[in-house]
Amino acid sequence: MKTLPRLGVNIDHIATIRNARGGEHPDPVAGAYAAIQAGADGITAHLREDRRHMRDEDMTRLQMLCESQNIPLNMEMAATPDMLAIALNLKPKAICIVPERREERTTEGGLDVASGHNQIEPITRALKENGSRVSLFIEATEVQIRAAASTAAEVVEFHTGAYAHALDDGDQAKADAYIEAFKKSAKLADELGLEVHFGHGLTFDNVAAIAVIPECMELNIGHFIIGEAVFMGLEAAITEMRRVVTDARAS
Ligand SMILES: CC(=O)[C@@H](O)[C@H](O)COP(=O)(O)O
Ligand SMILES: NCC(=O)COP(=O)(O)O
Repeated sequence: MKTLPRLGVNIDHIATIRNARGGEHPDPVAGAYAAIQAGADGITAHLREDRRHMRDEDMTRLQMLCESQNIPLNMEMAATPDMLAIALNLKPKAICIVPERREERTTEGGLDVASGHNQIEPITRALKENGSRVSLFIEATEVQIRAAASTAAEVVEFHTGAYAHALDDGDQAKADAYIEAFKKSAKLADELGLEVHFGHGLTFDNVAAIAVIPECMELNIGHFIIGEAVFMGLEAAITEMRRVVTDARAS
């Protein structure tokens, strides 16, 4: 049996629903607990600078929950001094540094580690020295992978959003080209000693082609699972995602 990629469940959009009305319901930390019970290998949460979904106190409660359940919390954050201070205090097992623009609807591209090396490298080092495993959310290009390898990050997560969009648009040739780039990039990252993760925009229909990439060690999936939970429940959505990934890897 080939090793299965870990499934990190991103619970941000439980908080999006809560925040639509203010108040406390639905509680993303209760969602994280349900996801863990349903078999999530990790919980991912993005503390955005504008706090549009997760709040600071959610992150504190999530860290307590994940520690008590012996499950890694993967905190997504921008490379800013404020976020660095929060992350150093929180000490999550994993941290993924992502690009952020306030006006964007979601994380639209990868982090430009090549241009931002002088800003990003010391942040990766400080977080690593503080005990967190650092990942960089990048596009699958050689220049970004080599730049990531020259930081203290131990992991890269390839942004799969454009691949997902290509399939949504019915452009199979473009989607296939992304898959080829992911395969080549995963191999290079692995050769350079970086663990390889994938995430953004993944669904039951598009995840298999990613899950079969041998270097893929973790998938981080949120928006689709939380959306699908409205119809089938969170446990069933996670179970089905795991089934699709397991079947793809076994094929
Ligand atoms: C970085 C990333 O891909 C995730 O954080 C995810 O997309 C959920 O957050 P947003 O939808 O706010 O980008
Ligand atoms: N890093 C990607 C992630 O955590 C989940 O992205 P999405 O499935 O919410 O698009």
